[in-house]
Amino acid sequence: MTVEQMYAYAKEKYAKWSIDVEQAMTTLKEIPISIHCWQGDDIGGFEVNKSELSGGIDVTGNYPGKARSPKELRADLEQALSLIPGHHRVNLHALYAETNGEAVDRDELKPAHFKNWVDWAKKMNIGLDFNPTLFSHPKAQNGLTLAHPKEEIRQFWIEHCKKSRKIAAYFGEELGTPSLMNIWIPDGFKDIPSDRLTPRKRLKESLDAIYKETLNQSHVLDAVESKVFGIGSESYVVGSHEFYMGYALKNNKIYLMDTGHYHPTETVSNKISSMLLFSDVVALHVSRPVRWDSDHVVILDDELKEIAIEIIRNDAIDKVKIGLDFFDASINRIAAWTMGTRNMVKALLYALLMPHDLLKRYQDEGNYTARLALLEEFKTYPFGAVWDYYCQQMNVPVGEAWLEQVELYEKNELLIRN
Ligand SMILES: C[C@H](O)[C@H](O)[C@@H](O)C(=O)CO
Ligand SMILES: [Mn+2]
Repeated sequence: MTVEQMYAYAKEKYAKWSIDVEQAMTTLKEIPISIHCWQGDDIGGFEVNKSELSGGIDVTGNYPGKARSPKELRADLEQALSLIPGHHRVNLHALYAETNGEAVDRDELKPAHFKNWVDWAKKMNIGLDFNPTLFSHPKAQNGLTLAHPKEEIRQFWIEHCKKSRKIAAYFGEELGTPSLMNIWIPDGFKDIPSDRLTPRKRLKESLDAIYKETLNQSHVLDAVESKVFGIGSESYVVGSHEFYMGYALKNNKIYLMDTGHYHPTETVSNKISSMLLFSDVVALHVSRPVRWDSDHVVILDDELKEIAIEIIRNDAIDKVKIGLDFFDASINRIAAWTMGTRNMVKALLYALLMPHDLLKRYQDEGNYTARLALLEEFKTYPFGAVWDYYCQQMNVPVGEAWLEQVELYEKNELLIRN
């Protein structure tokens, strides 16, 4: 059967439940995913005085072909974007600045250092998001930055974050779409702290200083990302869930939830609805923790589908900023981007093809039998046929055909890098 025939069959099956498949695809086209640039070079960046990766995160694997320059990284991103249906965004970190061979420290970064990225984004017609980089730097070596006991160190990082807001505002202004400026810091302790309060007070004061200047929200959106533990901060993380949720809600900032940053039986899908009752916008780093915050490539698992369902059934497409955060150097990096992002889009399509009103009604009526029965039956509805048709319509490879293109790019481009 052809893609069109399979699609026609699927359309009929969904129509039985009054699900408009065409409308689902139209909606899907408008949902941007913020694709993290750092999968392409193992969070290395291109600073002149480059430091080793630090901050309690780790990239394992040594697959050949990692991007060695901004030019290569952009070419790799273009290759991945050509295999992913829809219109997406790219998320940068401060360590991807381009300084023309000059050593520019993080507290001195300027919008001009990201001009090439902006020119490229204009060419690609995509938005850019941004992150200050508070790791992989001599001033972050003991795992403390914005909560550091030394005023001088805190000031350095405060300045870096202020500069980062300006860079994000430049992205927003130039590209006509607000840039999400997300602060994540590694601060914490390996062992049991003797004072939990003071570092948190310091972090709160640092954030107040960073956000003192009001910037245009149509250019920059401020977000803060919590964490439960990292390598070397197993016992205590200053920017914990309660800390940042409290800070964001009180100060009108966006709370960013990374799916790898909670206790193993906690799920972000179960947090979105609560956050949406108290906040206009929430942000996500969709990742895949395996036993720890391992940042595996996102797969189409139950939690991914549940996150997508929460976004769709709560009418929250414009309220949830979806970003990705994984880094795997044991497989082809372009394949990692392609799979992870296609899976996020797939999960959203899956969620768009469900009878949410009916399922909500069953719940209110106490008909839990029908609720469970339908939730289960829809798992084997022919959503794959709609996905294939969507890919075809969006001029990207159908099914596993994208893999051949990645293999070709690997042969012609990646394997000649060393
Ligand atoms: C590189 C990212 O900023 C980083 O992964 C952060 O978002 C995080 O999730 C740290 O665990
Ligand atoms: Mn993250």
